[in-house]
Amino acid sequence: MNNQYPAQTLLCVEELRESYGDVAILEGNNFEVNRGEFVCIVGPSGSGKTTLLRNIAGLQPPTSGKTVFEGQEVTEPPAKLAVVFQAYSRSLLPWMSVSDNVALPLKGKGSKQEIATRVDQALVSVGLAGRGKVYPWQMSGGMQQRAAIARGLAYNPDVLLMDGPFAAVDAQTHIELEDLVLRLRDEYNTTVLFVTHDIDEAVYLADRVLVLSGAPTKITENIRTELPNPRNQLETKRLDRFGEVREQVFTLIQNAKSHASI
Ligand SMILES: Nc1ncnc2c1ncn2[C@@H]1O[C@H](COP(=O)(O)OP(=O)(O)OP(=O)(O)O)[C@@H](O)[C@H]1O
Repeated sequence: MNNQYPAQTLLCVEELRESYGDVAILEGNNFEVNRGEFVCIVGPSGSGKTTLLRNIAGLQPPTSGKTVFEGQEVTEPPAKLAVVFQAYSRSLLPWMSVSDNVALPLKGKGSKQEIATRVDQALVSVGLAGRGKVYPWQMSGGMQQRAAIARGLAYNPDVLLMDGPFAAVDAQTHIELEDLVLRLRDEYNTTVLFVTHDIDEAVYLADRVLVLSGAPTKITENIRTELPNPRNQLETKRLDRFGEVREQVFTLIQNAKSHASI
């Protein structure tokens, strides 16, 4: 463990840069995520959100800079870090039942009985009790995303990275999944780093919103939402503070877009 980081710092991104060939996508990104925080990174489509998350998760080495997770530099996906991707239909294995998909990361981490119990608990938590025997392709998109979240949570990660996970589902399911993630964050006591292009979603979910802008992309703003918990789709969104933060983030992104197009 590297002691230069405060105890509450779970994840620290330092001068992270990424390029594809000659094209710089991310430049000089620096931020921390503290234990127990829900941090949303919001930025326009194509701004490099997935790239940033892949760098942080150790799925893709950055051109320069680093991520330090629990005091260790990330060079491969850390055991206590889980990722939920937007494309649930590609992340769940279609030839395996939902239970077997959820059990995948638990392989070798307990007896058959212990693993079965944890899988069942995770399925109950996401509202899929009794659905373990079906196959992903027999489920709706929202249910598949619940299964992907169960798989991420089943081994009790210290941090859950989520890549625009609700962008591909209908509006009603989208709302249900937002509230599900907030509840699971408390139930599993997990830190969440969530990237999205949806400003309302970011403000509704987050303790802190980081705004990505520019090309190459950089985090330009760090806004504490200061909204009361628990959140409620109607009451929270009616608060003046919700409107203020929403407007602030919206304006920052619009300004960044207009500068980019000059
Ligand atoms: N493997 C790759 N090789 C070359 N360019 C890539 C690669 N992956 C992504 N890009 C480019 O990098 C930029 C950022 O992509 P990325 O998927 O990280 O953005 P994003 O903000 O997650 O987008 P979206 O919101 O649409 O999912 C895009 O211009 C994309 O075309």
